[in-house]
Amino acid sequence: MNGSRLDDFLALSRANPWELAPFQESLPDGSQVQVWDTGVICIEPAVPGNRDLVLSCGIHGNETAPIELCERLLNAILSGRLPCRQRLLFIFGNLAAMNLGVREVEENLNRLFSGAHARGERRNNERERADRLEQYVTRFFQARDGAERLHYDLHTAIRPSAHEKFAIYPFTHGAPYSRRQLAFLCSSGVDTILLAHGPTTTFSYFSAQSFGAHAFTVELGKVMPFGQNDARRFAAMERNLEHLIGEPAWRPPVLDLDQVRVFRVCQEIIKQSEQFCFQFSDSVANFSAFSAGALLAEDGEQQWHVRESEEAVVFPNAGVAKGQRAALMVSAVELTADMLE
Ligand SMILES: O=C(O)CCC(=O)N[C@@H](CCC(=O)O)C(=O)O
Ligand SMILES: [Zn+2]
Repeated sequence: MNGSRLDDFLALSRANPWELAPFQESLPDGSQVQVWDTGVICIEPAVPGNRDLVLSCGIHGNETAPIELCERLLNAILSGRLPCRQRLLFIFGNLAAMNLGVREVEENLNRLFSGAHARGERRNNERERADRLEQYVTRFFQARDGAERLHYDLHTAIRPSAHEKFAIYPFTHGAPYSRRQLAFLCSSGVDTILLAHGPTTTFSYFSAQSFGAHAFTVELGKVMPFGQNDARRFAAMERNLEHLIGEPAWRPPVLDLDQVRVFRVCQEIIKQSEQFCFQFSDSVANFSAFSAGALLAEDGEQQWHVRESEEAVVFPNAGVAKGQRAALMVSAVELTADMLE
């Protein structure tokens, strides 16, 4: 698309971090490429397959590997190297934070969905962005009924992890877990699944809860600056996304339950005050295990201990805002056939 405004959509978006007027172009195969806003681009094939796919990245601005991955996929589609056979919405989430190389500018975008952006008096650009992203996802999924709705919200984690790639399966309100989605994740190199224990204000929960989408927060590795990610570490996910986008009849290999490691959230540690501190070192990796009774964190009078025989810590971060999740404690569970559909 030489000479088009789509030649470098990410650069165009980063140059207009909070707003970009919509425009539209066509691809030689008849697909319509619609820019809905900065970082938001929808591709509608002339004859779409039966999947409506949202791929989001950069909801946290410094999580660059997923941004680079989505940019490669988008460019492959725009250049004609990858045929787009499904309706597809790419979202590059927090462009201002990307420009600054930080997770968030004023507030964590991934705590502002499912209407949280409108709660309380506070107003800022991230709240406005969450509001608009909800509207775009709504527009995308509500454009038709009957298609399989998918949303992979791609992230990388602040800390190293004992299990490098893992996905958070948003709370399903008791509905069974999707065997095919677990197969997709597992064959994409994401072999560890964390089952959420309740509703949240994350992007993936929004799509799952509001539209019945198969939606996941997918952690693909550790946060690195732009240009320092090793694309080979994400090759399995990239290849499977190419299959999903380009081959309407493609299905992931059948799931072998023995290949999946599953945890459930057993405690959520919420920071109450600036006195909050963990009782373990800053270098502790995600999924590090602690034994029953171990003291995990303190906040003034309040203490958190391991309650089960063994619990592992995920996303410990004492630097979050007051009232926010400072860590999840998880314990291993066995996924049995009756929990799956
Ligand atoms: O490494 C960390 O501490 C955070 C990585 C990250 O951004 N994780 C997501 C998980 C969202 C979910 O629970 O579905 C987040 O904290 O927003
Ligand atoms: Zn993130």
